[in-house]
Amino acid sequence: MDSAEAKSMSENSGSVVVPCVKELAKQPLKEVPERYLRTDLDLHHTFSSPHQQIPIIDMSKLLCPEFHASELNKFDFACKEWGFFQQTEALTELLSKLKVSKEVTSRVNEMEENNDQEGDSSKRLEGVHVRQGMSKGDIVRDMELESHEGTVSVKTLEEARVQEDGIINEVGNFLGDMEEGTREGIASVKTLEGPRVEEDGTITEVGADGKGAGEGVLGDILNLIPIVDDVQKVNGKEGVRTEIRRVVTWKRLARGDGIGGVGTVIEKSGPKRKSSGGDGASTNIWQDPWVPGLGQHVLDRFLRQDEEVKWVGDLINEQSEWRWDCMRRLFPEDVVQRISRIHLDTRHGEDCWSWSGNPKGFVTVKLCYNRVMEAGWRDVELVKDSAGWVREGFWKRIWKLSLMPKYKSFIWRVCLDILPSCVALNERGMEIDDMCLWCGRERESSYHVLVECNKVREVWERSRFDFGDCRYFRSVLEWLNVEGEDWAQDQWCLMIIAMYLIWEGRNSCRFKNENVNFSHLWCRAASLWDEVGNVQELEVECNMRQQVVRWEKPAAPFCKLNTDAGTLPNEGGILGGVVCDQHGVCLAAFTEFTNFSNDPILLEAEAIKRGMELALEAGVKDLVIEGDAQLVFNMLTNMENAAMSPFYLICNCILNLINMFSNFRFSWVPRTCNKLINHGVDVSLVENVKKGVTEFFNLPMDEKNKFWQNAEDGQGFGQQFVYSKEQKLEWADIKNLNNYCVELRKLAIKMIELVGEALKIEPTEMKKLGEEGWQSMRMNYYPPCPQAEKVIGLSPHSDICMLTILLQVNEMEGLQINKEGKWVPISPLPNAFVINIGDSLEIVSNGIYRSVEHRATVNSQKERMSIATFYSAKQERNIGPSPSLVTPQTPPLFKTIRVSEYRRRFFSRQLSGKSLLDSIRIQN
Ligand SMILES: O=C(O)CCC(=O)C(=O)O
Ligand SMILES: [Fe+2]
Repeated sequence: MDSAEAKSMSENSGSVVVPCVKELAKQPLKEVPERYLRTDLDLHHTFSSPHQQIPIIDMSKLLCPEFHASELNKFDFACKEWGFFQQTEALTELLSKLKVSKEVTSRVNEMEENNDQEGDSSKRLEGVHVRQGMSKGDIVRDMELESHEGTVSVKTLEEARVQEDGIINEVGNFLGDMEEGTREGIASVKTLEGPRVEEDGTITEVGADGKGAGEGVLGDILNLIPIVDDVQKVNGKEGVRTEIRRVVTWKRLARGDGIGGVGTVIEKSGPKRKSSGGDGASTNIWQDPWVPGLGQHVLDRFLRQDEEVKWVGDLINEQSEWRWDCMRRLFPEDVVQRISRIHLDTRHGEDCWSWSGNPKGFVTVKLCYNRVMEAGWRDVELVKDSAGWVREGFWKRIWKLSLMPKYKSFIWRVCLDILPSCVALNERGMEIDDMCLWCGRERESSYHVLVECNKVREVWERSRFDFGDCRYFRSVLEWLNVEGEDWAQDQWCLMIIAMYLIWEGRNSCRFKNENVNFSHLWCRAASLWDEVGNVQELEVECNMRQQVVRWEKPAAPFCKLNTDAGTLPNEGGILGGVVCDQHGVCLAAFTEFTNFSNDPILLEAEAIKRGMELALEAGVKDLVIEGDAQLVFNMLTNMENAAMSPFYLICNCILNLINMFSNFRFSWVPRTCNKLINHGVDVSLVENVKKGVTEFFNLPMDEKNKFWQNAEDGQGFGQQFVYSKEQKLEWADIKNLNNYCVELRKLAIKMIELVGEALKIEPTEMKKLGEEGWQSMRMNYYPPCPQAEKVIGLSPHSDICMLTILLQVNEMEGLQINKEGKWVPISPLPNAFVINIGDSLEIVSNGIYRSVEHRATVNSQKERMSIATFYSAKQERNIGPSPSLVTPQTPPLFKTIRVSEYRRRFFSRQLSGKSLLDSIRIQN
């Protein structure tokens, strides 16, 4: 009998102690012991809900006056409808408080220390170091990370070239982007084709007509970011200049002539910087801009040019001091003074390049951008007089929206009224018929075609937003300025996407004679916006986990169906699907043309239906469908409320087909997943927390035994809720902790107060309830199980506390919540907590908020871990419906009960859904 089993024979705190599941899982099991098989539960039909349905609350919005009201609404809805939500925010700080082992603590500290070092300018690199073979994007990131005793040198010419081109490309790219809008937006700017490179290597601007560009605004902007053009100086070799490949592009133009402009972007730092202390051996006294504040002009300031003294190193003696005699011979006193301010270090390193545009010497695209913006845009009048007045912060707001740049630049053009609408083209001298194609009654200005036209109004009417009355405005800019003031971020984004689609529709109507489906347009916009959100979430998620998003084989016994559909330009579409087994072997596949519809949503549903039929034909019994067809997934989970339509009919067929499989799952994935492939960053804090938890559960049994549950309070390692030798067991180990986390307590108290605010409960009542509450924690460890589909990690239950703050530690799915009788898996989001409403809050809210019934499933291949922090009301008090919510119309739904008594009852029975709460419900 091993020690775990020996423990199982004794009883403590009412619960029979059971074997450690992790130890069990270590044995080569084909089948798990009978006691773990759960035929009593339906583990086979789950509905994965598209991300956008699962409520996500942003704590920072809740705390920000501007967004508080709208976020509180969402919060209220989530508590009522779901009894649960995920809460996002940059929770790194909180997570770090959840350190579960010394190892984790020291690692976290190590990381924090490193961060501090990066912030410390004295230790920060002065120069720019670029590795060979780096791509443009890398440069900006890596430059800030590499450091070599405070000095980083550019080693070779090749590297130097990568360096400058990299930087210039970044700046140039952004200028290239800017050009598009500018060309139309700023009348006074001539279109610049590119610079002319003269024989001697200097660059002259060239206008589109081949003549000089003159004083165009853009020309001025470009002149503000000159960059030293002479790579010769990097290592002092001659003749390098001719080796530089000259590409006549905007990027080159961005370089300007480089010397003596408003700010020299790259300077040879030589020995001039305090902590860099180069040896001066490769800095040319007469050619390099090495004297602070003088740049290139040191050349004009000598008293005598001494051919013998060429390198700055020649001005430094053996003791690393300036050779004052020599300096005074060459330079006037003020220059000598300037040079004397350069700190010399006895630890000589090589000279390096740094950027004078930034006090710390490094270059980022953002800094270059700001430099350009600062100086260049100040005097530019972007908005034509006629376009109207612009609220402060208006443009910033647009550029800060979390939307793809194409949407932002589109709305920018719309606001400047530079979209080539018929009215605009007429104004520019093109004589065309400018009647609106859709209504035929008004002239087609961009405002008319995007906002005001009767046809387009249908789109706006379908939105769930109040857009105000658009009739009284003259331009989109005016409309956005007046009405947009009250819109939340998602309204802005959705609306811009919708306008973008309208404009696309207008173009295909005008140029390809295609009809626009106005009634679907809003739906398409909403689904694009959801995708933006999903992709962002996923991006963060992948960053956090160094995860590569790719197709995964289904876990046994499932086969996986992936389908897709596309519309054809004129009519009909193409459907396709593949069914693969657990080894990734393709069992069946199809592609077919169909004339059945041209509607992408119908086609997607049809593809799923066809795929399911095919899977049945191929003899598949257990099927998981993976796809991005959000609307289909929504419909399938919400058929009761849906109206009869062709779409409804296909979904109904799909539901019938589901019954023909033994096991069936939907798994929804965002469409743009593949964008994120190979996206990885450093090991994150969550990884460390995970490590700590894993380490604990990986301890040898003898060690874990030291933490075995103690009889008084059930603290420690083991299982709970087991009261008889016959009772079915869960496939999990747990460890209860007395750990206490101040931050989580604060979070819980804040949330309880918010519940009070949303329900309009007397504020002091909730404050008291929160502040006298207490906290406990549980770590759950679910080992992989060879028969994962037949066991349960944690049986269905609701938590008895007020709130549970749950961290899904690793990337494994497993948590499922019961939503109207259907089990919905909750994918872990990085840096997010899952918040469950517990029974106590259901009682206090008199049933307005619902505690969420949830369970945890396990996986056949991988372990899963979670940490739950329960926040409960004080043991010694009674809990019952809040007096503020009990009225003659809304009598109390629950009996009042002592918290300790409710808890005692919870821990002296098996977990079984919400039956404990039901037992104190008042039957009417
Ligand atoms: O592991 C999970 O995701 C759920 C844990 C849980 O519900 C609990 O510990 O009460
Ligand atoms: Fe729970």
